[in-house]
Amino acid sequence: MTLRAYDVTVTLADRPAVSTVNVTFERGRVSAIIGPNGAGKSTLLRALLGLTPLTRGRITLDERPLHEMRRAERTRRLAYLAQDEPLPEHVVARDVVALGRGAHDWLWGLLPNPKAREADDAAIIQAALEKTDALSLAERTIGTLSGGERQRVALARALAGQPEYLLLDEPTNHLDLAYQIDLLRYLHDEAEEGMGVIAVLHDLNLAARADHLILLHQGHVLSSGTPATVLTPANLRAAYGVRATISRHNGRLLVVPED
Ligand SMILES: Nc1ncnc2c1ncn2[C@@H]1O[C@H](COP(=O)(O)OP(=O)(O)OP(=O)(O)O)[C@@H](O)[C@H]1O
Repeated sequence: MTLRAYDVTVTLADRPAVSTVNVTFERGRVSAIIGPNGAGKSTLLRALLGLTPLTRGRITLDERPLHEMRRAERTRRLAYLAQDEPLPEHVVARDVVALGRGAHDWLWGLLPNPKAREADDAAIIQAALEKTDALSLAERTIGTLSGGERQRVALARALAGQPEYLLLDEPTNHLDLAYQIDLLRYLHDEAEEGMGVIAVLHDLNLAARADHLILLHQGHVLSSGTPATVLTPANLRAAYGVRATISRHNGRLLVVPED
């Protein structure tokens, strides 16, 4: 049960955005991809989804090359929450979340799936809205929601698809402090139920709550492993050019940049 990048290089505009990356993402674990601006985080995430052609290497899902899978299978198994995910403005939140069931309700994106049941869908949609604390928003149109509220609806839509992996690009954008913490807690709950979670995160103190970190620098993996292995002063200096002290507070790692 793994999503794996073998020796992956992605070249954009003649420059390697991601270079010879080897990394394994297990299900049942929250992984965070961190690194400075332009390090290749979003590019790696999109490559893992099969959205960006590889210059070299391959991506496999349970040892099957991603490029051999139909698009419908990929999108059912791997959900993507992009930065500022576009949502239809005039549609109510519940119907937007229902769109997340699309891959289950249609076969190859073309034919109605005879196994799909409306009652099951309704319960799954309801659960996704509850988990993301978006139930009170369910009957409101997207155009009336704040940035953080939209983000929660977008997350509920991704969850409604019951993917094996959830890949999120800076999901805490727009979220207030309480929801950022809630999001991480919630992603851990999903991982405990067997989902693989991969999130691009900028906030290192939030990333410290992940199970597994991948620190990218100039397209390369500078360090990977547990937060305690990756979040070291030497690694942060090398990646961000910043001196930082790492301490523990209530058992959690705390990264404080020095002036
Ligand atoms: N469409 C594109 N065409 C050309 N170069 C690109 C393109 N998209 C990204 N790049 C370049 O690839 C590199 C990696 O970009 P990427 O968006 O993956 O970085 P990132 O780590 O996600 O950055 P950020 O933290 O700023 O979002 C950067 O140098 C960027 O300028």
